Amino acid sequence: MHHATEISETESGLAMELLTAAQMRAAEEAAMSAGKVSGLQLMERAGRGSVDAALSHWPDLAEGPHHAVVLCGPGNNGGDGYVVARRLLDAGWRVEVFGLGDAAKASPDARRMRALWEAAGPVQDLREAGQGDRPDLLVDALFGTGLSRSIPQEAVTAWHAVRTRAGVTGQVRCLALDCVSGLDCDNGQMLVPEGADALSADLTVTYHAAKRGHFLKTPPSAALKVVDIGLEAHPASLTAMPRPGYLRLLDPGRVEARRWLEDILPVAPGHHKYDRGHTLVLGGGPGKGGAARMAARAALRIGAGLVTLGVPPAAVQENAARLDAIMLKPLRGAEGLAEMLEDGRLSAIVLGPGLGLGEETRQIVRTALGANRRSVLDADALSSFQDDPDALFATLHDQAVLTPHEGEFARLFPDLAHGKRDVSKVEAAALAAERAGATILLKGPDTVIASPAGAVSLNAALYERAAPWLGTAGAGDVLAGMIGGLLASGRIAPHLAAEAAAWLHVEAARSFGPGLIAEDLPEELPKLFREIGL
Ligand SMILES: NC(=O)C1=CN([C@@H]2O[C@H](COP(=O)(O)OP(=O)(O)OC[C@H]3O[C@@H](n4cnc5c(N)ncnc54)[C@H](O)[C@@H]3O)[C@@H](O)[C@H]2O)[C@@H](O)CC1
Ligand SMILES: [K+]
Repeated sequence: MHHATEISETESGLAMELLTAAQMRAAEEAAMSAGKVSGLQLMERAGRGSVDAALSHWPDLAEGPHHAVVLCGPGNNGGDGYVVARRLLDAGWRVEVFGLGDAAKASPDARRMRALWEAAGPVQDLREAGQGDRPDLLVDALFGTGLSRSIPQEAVTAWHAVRTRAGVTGQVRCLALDCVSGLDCDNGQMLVPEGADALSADLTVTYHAAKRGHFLKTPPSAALKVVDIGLEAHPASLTAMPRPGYLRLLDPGRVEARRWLEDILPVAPGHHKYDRGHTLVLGGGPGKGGAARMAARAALRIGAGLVTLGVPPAAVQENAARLDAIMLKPLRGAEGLAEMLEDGRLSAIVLGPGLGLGEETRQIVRTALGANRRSVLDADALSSFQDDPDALFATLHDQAVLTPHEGEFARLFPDLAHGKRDVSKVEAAALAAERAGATILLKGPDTVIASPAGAVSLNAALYERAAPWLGTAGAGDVLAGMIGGLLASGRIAPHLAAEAAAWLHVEAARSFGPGLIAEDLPEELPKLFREIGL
């Protein structure tokens, strides 16, 4: 499947804010009540923009008139559908329109658009949608941001019936207006009747700004385009903390990425290696050092001035044979760590990869946090506290970054874990960061980064940034090391370090391509930095 996102011109190259349905409504209402635009105009722009976006996405459909089926729902999303139907008819297409719900109950705008369509063609009963020959384009204008519960079975049945219509032509391209019907635009869940197959799309065209649900979980659409409908945009700066209550998508173009990373990466002209900081990575016993070595390598590659790997004495020999630029120190448990941290130049610590589960790890974590160092807690450093998360929260502070995957997150925050209804991944991470008093980076293709002060960002390896090969053993250890490397300089807030590392992690994977193993990630960074122009 081809995956692509395209952001409208005004927003290209900038970080975007991902809106909730309520924020989108507020943006519309603000423009309308200021008298800048009417609902009808917005709907016309949405429909027109959808047709333009679809024809530029599928140039073969722009070459001449084709055949479309448009399924229109009872709300304003259906209103957009009637505009699309009219515009395609004007372009010479054969257009069939099927309607759902009571037309009399629709909003005045949607009724008006329906009437304009009806001047040219009929609105047929949705139950008849399976009849007729196969169209080139199926337009899903059933439900948009107003969805409040599972979509009706008749909508699901009609959509599948059109897709499976018989005909000579091959593929039916599916275009979703604003979102695939059934998508909860706030949390990415698909709301369909039990047992029903969810709808999907080859392309979604959304209006003004992407919505949170477009980037959470596995998107039901292969591609996403955002079209401008003339509402006031608030481009989000990447170098500042995101506005509270908003979700920032980390999706800078190359130019913006350079400006952003110039402020964040420790390698800057005139900086001594000690200015770049010294990261300490703690490793496990004999035979358990691979994860920590990868983290250490990543910390060094991303720009820490010095990196030391601290391992139990029994593991020194094995690690010595595997390290060059990374320094090695024997370290006896929490006491040994406390002694080592008397050296104030050790500015950041990475704890967890391969460290082992249990009391010794808990003591090490407490010692590191007690010494007030910038710390990254991953893997075993998190899971060691599963029986008593509060003991961890009591020692955490705002210079710490926790990097749980969904499983580790569920152990520390069982009430916020995945699957609890109505708590989106964004809300879960934000609430967890507040509770822990530390930055939380909740991993996945939709990685959410939340600071205890309420800033939340999303790094999505979705659509054209999809990199499924990043799901490989050790990739998480590398990410922890990258964050630890960025934290060492002490120049940036932990939240910003976590964001930059998460973004670079995905970019490194995309740059390397399929076949990637975790060791490749740090080694890809120099090439990536060069490409970005750093
Ligand atoms: N408000 C505006 O000015 C604009 C709205 N736009 C479109 O309007 C959409 C939002 O419109 P609406 O708020 O009318 O909502 P929708 O069109 O998404 O549909 C919601 C309608 O269906 C009902 N409904 C909700 N869930 C249902 C269910 N499971 N089964 C049956 N009925 C259900 C609601 O009561 C409401 O009437 C956006 O997604 C976008 O497509 C665009 O035209 C841009 C301008
Ligand atoms: K839709």
